[in-house]
Amino acid sequence: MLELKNLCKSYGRHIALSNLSLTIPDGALYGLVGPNGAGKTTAIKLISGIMLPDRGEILFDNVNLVKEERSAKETVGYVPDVLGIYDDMTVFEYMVFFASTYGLTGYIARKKIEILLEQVGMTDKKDFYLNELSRGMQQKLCVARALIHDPALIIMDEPASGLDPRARYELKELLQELNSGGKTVLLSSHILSEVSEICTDIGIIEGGKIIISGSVEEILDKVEGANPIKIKVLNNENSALEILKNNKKVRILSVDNGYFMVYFDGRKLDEAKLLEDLVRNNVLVSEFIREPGSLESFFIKVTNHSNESVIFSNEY
Ligand SMILES: Nc1ncnc2c1ncn2[C@@H]1O[C@H](COP(=O)(O)OP(=O)(O)OP(=O)(O)O)[C@@H](O)[C@H]1O
Repeated sequence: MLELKNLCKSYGRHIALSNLSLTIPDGALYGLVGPNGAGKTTAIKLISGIMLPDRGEILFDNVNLVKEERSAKETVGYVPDVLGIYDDMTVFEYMVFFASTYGLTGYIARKKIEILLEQVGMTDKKDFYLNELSRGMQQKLCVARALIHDPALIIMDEPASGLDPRARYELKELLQELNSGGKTVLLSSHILSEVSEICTDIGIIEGGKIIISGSVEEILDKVEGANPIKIKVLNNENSALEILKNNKKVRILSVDNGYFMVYFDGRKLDEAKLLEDLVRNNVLVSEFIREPGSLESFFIKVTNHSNESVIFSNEY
């Protein structure tokens, strides 16, 4: 289990992380999602040991990675977003070089490298020079490089950025395969839909703090719940309004171009009951649509609208 406890990091007077706490269960494929400047890269650099926190702890299976540098190096496999300046090396030579930094040499290193290149689907590229690789191939090689010492935790910053749909699909397959092989994976992204496709768990970060963390289902449920239900009725508008007003799950209600816009705190079953209530009272409902969730709408909910009570349109 990876535990971040009250992590703080400032750049000069700018606070990038402020008491960030987070628990990532063993075997999770965890996506850290947030807008530009939220603190994702900073958190990832701290966990991978590239930078030290000003305060706070990073524990992996109760070992303090901030204090125990050697354990940190063994535990974490950091996948950089670029290969570095090694253009005159072949893929195989590049892997041999990184194997040697972990004390792996000779036959054992060569065997390990062959297995890893096979795992990331790059056996046929082993004699390619690095500058001959596509972005997707470079990304896979970075993953292979990070796996050289068989770490329990793999960390990647924005791994899908700049990849075409096919390369993204291959990356997803690779990460899910690593994850089902027992590795805990942490990746960052600013695109919620991208992360929700790949990950088992999500944490949303903003302003250097975790706003919410949980399984993909839990988070998407909450994100979706932040969007209004659009309801169009063909008759009995006044009855519809009374029913909506009296429903305890309705948080905000307004009318927009003939649609009732209903901000609703209930879950799917509550939505179904609301629809049933309208129909039972002879209201003809022609549309009843919950917009798909977006990270933006969720931010609005948690930052601006949490105390808002029901607002009724002037038209009624
Ligand atoms: N070296 C630095 N010096 C000063 N401020 C920095 C530095 N690196 C990051 N910051 C600031 O710290 C905050 C967090 O940055 P960070 O790069 O961790 O965010 P991020 O979520 O990864 O953003 P992005 O998605 O844009 O990469 C931002 O406000 C950023 O401007």
